[in-house]
Amino acid sequence: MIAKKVMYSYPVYDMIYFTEKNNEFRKWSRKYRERLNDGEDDKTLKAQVFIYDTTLRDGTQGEGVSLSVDDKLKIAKKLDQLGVHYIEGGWPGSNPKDMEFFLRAKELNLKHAKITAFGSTRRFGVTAEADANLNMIIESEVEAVAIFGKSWDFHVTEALGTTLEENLNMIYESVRFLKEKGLEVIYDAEHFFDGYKHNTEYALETVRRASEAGADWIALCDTNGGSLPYEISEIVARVREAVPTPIGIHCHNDSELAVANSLAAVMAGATQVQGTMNGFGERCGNANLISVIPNLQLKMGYACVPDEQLKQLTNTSRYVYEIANISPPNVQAFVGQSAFAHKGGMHVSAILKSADTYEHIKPEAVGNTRRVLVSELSGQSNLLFKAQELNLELDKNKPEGRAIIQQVKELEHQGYQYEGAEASFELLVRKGLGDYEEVFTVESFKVLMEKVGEREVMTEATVKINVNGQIIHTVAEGNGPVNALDNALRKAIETFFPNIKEMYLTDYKVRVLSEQDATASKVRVLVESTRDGRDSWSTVGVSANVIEASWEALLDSMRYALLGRHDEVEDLQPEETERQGILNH
Ligand SMILES: CC(=O)SCCNC(=O)CCNC(=O)[C@H](O)C(C)(C)COP(=O)(O)OP(=O)(O)OC[C@H]1O[C@@H](n2cnc3c(N)ncnc32)[C@H](O)[C@@H]1OP(=O)(O)O
Ligand SMILES: CC(=O)C(=O)O
Repeated sequence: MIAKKVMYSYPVYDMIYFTEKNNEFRKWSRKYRERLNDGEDDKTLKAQVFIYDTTLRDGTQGEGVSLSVDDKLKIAKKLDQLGVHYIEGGWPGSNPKDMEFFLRAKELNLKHAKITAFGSTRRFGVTAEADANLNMIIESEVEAVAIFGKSWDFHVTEALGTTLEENLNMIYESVRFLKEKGLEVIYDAEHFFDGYKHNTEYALETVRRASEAGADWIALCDTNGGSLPYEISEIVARVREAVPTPIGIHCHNDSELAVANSLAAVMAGATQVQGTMNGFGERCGNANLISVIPNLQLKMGYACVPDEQLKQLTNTSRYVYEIANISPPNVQAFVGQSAFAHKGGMHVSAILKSADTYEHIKPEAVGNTRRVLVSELSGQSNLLFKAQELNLELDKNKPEGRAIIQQVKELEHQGYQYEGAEASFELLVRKGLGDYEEVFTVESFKVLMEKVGEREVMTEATVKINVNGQIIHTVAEGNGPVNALDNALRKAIETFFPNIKEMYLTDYKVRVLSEQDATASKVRVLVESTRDGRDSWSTVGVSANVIEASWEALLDSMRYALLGRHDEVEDLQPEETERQGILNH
């Protein structure tokens, strides 16, 4: 059992350093680095940690993650642009899709990363030369390979069903075979930390054999994800003493510690970190490189990817979610929408003075942006920040600002929520500051629904609006009441603003606000609209009547789309109203 003590200061061994001066790696000792850093020579020198991405292999072992060959190729290209050093593309011996990936990946012309194939040591009882999996790795024509072997005696006897000696031979002969074929070999020591805790000498012997066979890296795997940072630090340091080969770390997140464990391993001398984009991976996932990289680079002073490319981190994370068809969690560290979103009035007041008061790094360093949310927890500072964003003039000492914040608090008390409805908030601020002119006002609306026998329900909406003194009265059908209202409102507005046709709804959410009132409950409707599929805006409506709440959100959406276009309204010609079938009273 490992002693429970925290060890913070490990020596940094001879390792590779990166210097921006010549944009190159150099192998230097710690002593030399210190001399350089103290002295006049090269201030850009940083210890290099090599980033090994296994999104396309271990990432796809995560539940719900499935990537086509084209998806994998796109992600590989993106990872190369981010600046990772290795991209593990899959397991050629597993399925034809992975083999196709390797053959097509050669056409990607990657600038920076090496594509690596994955596999296991040879099966027991066959030679490495005759092993089908090892031969398929050769057929995949990669220049680097990761093979995993067993470090835990229990796994050797239980899972493999062979002897401890035969497992050592399997490791040695498999690594040797691949080295003789001219490949860079990363030996993944599966279950290394568990193996070390149960039979230290055997676990160390497995990695010694890999090292003797010529492995270029030994990646220690916390396969079951159960280790703690102090255990990782101590064991990595012991392995560094046992073998001369550079060490990598491969952590799983079953204890929510994969990132912390990877950092602990680097502190103890590991110079390669394996992980995945967004932490995808088997069970609870792998070490999330999206968090590992900025922690190492921005806080611990290591070089992982060039600083300029670190700004691609947010974009890369979202790209991978998009390709995998998974919604990004807002709260994801560093890259999530909420990672630099400030809500509490006290926080916003402080960040306006200095962003460092409530931010651990500069959002731009990882390509993210600062946001300020408006809600009942806001103070004047939130409003001031939003006004600046909207290019609106607001004096903190004038009463309008206080009145707007008061109104937000009262409306939120009634059930509105402005945090997710920024367009409704903007309209409210503009109205409060006298910077808003109505393009249209609503005279009335009506919805009729009729179900006759087995026929489909018929829904029809009638809308009467006033545009610059002209009453427009339209009727439209829809597949439901909200759709019919939307169609009737557009029909009326289109008369004056034909390009409003390009606007469409992308999301519609209803939330019951007081469940105990059952069907008499108030509801909040959030509507998201867009014009070009890229820029979108959200609006809110609240009422005990779901149709009225939806109507309110629809109106705000339309008003937002028409902001600043009041002056374009022209008087309608009678033939125009007739042509469009509009009743003009
Ligand atoms: C820790 C990790 O994440 S390792 C990666 C795990 N990923 C995957 O398994 C995904 C890809 N896997 C596959 O496509 C398949 O499992 C294959 C093609 C590799 C193998 O399929 P099969 O030949 O049908 O074997 P199956 O999957 O049932 O069992 C695995 C076999 O590999 C053996 N094995 C496991 N680890 C090793 C190892 N390090 N070295 C050699 N053999 C190993 C097992 O003993 C078992 O052999 P057995 O059937 O004689 O008991
Ligand atoms: C090799 C690997 O994926 C693991 O041990 O978790």
